[in-house]
Amino acid sequence: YFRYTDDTLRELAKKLKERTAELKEKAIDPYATSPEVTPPVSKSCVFLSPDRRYIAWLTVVAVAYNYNVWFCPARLAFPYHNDTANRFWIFFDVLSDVVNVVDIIIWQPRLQFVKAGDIIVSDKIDMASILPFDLLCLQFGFSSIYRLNRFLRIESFFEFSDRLESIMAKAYIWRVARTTGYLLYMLHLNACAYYVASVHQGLATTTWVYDGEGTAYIRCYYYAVRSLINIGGLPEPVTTFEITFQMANFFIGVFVFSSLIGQMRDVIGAATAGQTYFRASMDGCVEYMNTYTIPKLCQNRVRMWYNYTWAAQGMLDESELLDKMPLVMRTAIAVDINLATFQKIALFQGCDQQMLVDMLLRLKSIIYLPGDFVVKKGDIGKEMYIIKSGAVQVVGGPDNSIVFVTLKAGCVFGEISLLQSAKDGGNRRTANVKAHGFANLFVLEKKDLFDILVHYPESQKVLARKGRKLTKAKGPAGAKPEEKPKGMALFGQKPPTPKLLKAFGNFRKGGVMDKLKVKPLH
Ligand SMILES: Nc1nc2c(ncn2[C@@H]2O[C@@H]3COP(=O)(O)O[C@H]3[C@H]2O)c(=O)[nH]1
Repeated sequence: YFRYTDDTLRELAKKLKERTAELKEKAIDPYATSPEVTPPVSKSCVFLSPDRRYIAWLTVVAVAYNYNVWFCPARLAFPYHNDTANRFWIFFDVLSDVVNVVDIIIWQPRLQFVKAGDIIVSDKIDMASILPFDLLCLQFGFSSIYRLNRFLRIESFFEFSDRLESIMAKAYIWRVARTTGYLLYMLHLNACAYYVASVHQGLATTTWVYDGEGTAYIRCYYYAVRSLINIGGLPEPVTTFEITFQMANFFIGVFVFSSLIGQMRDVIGAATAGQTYFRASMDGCVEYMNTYTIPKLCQNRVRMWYNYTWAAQGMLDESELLDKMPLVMRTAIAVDINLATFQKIALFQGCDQQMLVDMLLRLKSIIYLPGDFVVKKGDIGKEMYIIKSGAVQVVGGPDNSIVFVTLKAGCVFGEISLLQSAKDGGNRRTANVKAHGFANLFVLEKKDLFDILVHYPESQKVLARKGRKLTKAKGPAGAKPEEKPKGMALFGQKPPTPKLLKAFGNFRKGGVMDKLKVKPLH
């Protein structure tokens, strides 16, 4: 640090000033002078949007790839080449080559153009995979050995697999199928190797080798299955070659095959992880309730909550999942699901759009069972609610049997006590609100609301004004005021009876809530 004297620093500062001025003059952003360098991206890292046409094409490429990887070894090992069959082999070979050439020459460069920004490094391996070594057949006879370079296009298969997974609603189905495919392929290669080994030893020369009876492929595949899965009951290998081969098979069976089977278990385990988690939490909770001998009625409600929540949203806590996502993704999801509903809420009309988005991000989803009290009159209001689905009822009367109003999806409640200041004692709930059937609600905490409002003074004013209005009117706080017939105020669909009016006064004209504050309704 001390190598720089004050003079040097002053000199540097001067130079920097001059340079900035110079760039300003030329209208160049001093931070954008370095040339933009895009790091090379490996093909497997590039994620393109799931264009279904491209995925359809990739399916064709994957079929062509599988044709090569399954049939080339089989044709090499088994005596499948003869004058009649060769015509078909040549036809399918050429067909698969055409697919590959079209993919490499036409599709891949087109993708570079379509997805500007996503660099697809032109792959030398792709080119090597379509080199026509097959022409050597003309000189050395027809054999699939000259097609082994087609195996190099394994990336195309993985790309197909990844993209398919990305568009599937139940990706684990494909994962299980793919892992099963790997298992079958291992067995396939093993069957080929066994046949080659048997031919090398001489068919039917020992008890271990394939005896040439029946369909060669099926017999060899059967051997591979018993050998790799270590089922046992195999004929004893006789010669050193046979013992070595058999031993290698056992090792492959134990290390490779069993890890693939383990992978399959993981895939299935991951697919049912949510269900397992749900069961474990519910069982844990039931055990806890039993330990503390919680009354059966309460236990049943807890169970009902678990079952309903699981059935309704397929998870117990959505926020657990969303928390792991970057903010931009969470915002996109929240906006997509709920912004339209929010924009319709009367209370928020006239508020900043960005404020609504900020609010969406703080919402927590919660489910109430039929008859559950969401808010109790007189409690301190710490959160407000937006109904996602289901309905709630504002109730009163001696046994809460009088329904003042039923609020449905898209309505807001619990905002009155939030929008009043505590100093006038106004932060108390002004009514009882009860879930009518199952109610899925969004909860917005007071603290979160106020944290957000700090950044939106205009919206704060709008809400404060509405809050004052609500407090004055003491009327219903639904999303759409027209939901309540005019003149009926709090008393819902039916006009209030004189008895009720006497009991509660006229809500709209004010006064009654003040009375209620001192003298509880029920
Ligand atoms: N006081 C009152 N509250 C209502 C009415 N309709 C719906 N509500 C809601 O019931 C909520 C009870 O808690 P809050 O006082 O916080 O906010 C209240 C309103 O959002 C009504 O007619 N009167």
